[in-house]
Amino acid sequence: MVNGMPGPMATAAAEACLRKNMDLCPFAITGPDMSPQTITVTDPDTKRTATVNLIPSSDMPTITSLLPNHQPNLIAIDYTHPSAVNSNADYYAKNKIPFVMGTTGGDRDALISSVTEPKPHYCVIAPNMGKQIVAMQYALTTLEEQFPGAFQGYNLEVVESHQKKKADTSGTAVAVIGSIKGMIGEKDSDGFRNPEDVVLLRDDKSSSDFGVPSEYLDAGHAFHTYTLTSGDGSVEFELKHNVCGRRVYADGTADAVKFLRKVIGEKGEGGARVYSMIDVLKEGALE
Ligand SMILES: NC(=O)C1=CN([C@@H]2O[C@H](COP(=O)(O)OP(=O)(O)OC[C@H]3O[C@@H](n4cnc5c(N)ncnc54)[C@H](OP(=O)(O)O)[C@@H]3O)[C@@H](O)[C@H]2O)C=CC1
Ligand SMILES: O=C(O)C1=N[C@H](C(=O)O)C[C@H](O)C1
Repeated sequence: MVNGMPGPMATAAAEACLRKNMDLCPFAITGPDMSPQTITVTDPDTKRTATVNLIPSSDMPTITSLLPNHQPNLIAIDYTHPSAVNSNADYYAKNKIPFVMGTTGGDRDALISSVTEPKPHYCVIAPNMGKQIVAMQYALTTLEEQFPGAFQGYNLEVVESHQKKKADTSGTAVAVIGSIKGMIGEKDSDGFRNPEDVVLLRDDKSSSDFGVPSEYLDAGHAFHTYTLTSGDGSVEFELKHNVCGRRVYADGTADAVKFLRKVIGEKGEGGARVYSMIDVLKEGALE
């Protein structure tokens, strides 16, 4: 059940599910102000298609009434809006729907609480589903664990550019900054853990100057640069990950669904917990 269509990321994830031979649930949740509508999703590679009835989030009783015909095999994918993260996660947990949460923002602590208490729920939650970016995040968490404080005294600057419609600060940047702060040895301080410390580029001129190709200004891009400079300015490190389009996340999302299905089949209720994309990567489940 791919929630958030006809939004671009949910649509890309639905196409990836078709590409990877999964069946789409014939109904899904759309934005609260949308009219109910039927859409056709077509994977451009395989040409597989599926028809999905979109039901606005203001009419959850209708969604709930349709669930019994599709459970227990139903898995939800969520690419909606930061304002919907917590209510949607609560809904999935309450209705026993395992889910992949790609939507960023919302109250992330409350999100984790809602899927761990009163009992653990099957889900994959990650601000970035792109295989190579997940691998980079794993490398950074390893550096942070192995060499905490290796960059002590360094200053961090972060600039990210996304399409103008993006509602929040990059969730990926917030996660990566967490690891870098560990390497600086400031993990527990408030400094630079807040999204407001990130420079956001959300206008065409700034994004173009930052290197975003013109065709991806609105069509979806995620450019990030993290610069670490020693206190005396004599040493500088730069970490950069620039993505055009959404396919890399969509493929990772479909792989995460397959991962959940496999773990549920193997472990049953005993395996229920919050998985990260690093768990999915370590299992070799990212194609
Ligand atoms: N984890 C990852 O790898 C990635 C995560 N993302 C994240 O995915 C999210 C979606 O991105 P994107 O598609 O670009 O965003 P958009 O805002 O363009 O699209 C979101 C869609 O969700 C709909 N929506 C809003 N509220 C609800 C709700 N309560 N239930 C169901 N649908 C709802 C919107 O409808 P309406 O317009 O009517 O409000 C819209 O169609 C963002 O948080 C983004 O950061 C993006 C890329 C990769
Ligand atoms: O909204 C986007 O586009 C993206 N959102 C995710 C985030 O906030 O980290 C991942 C990527 O940056 C694209």
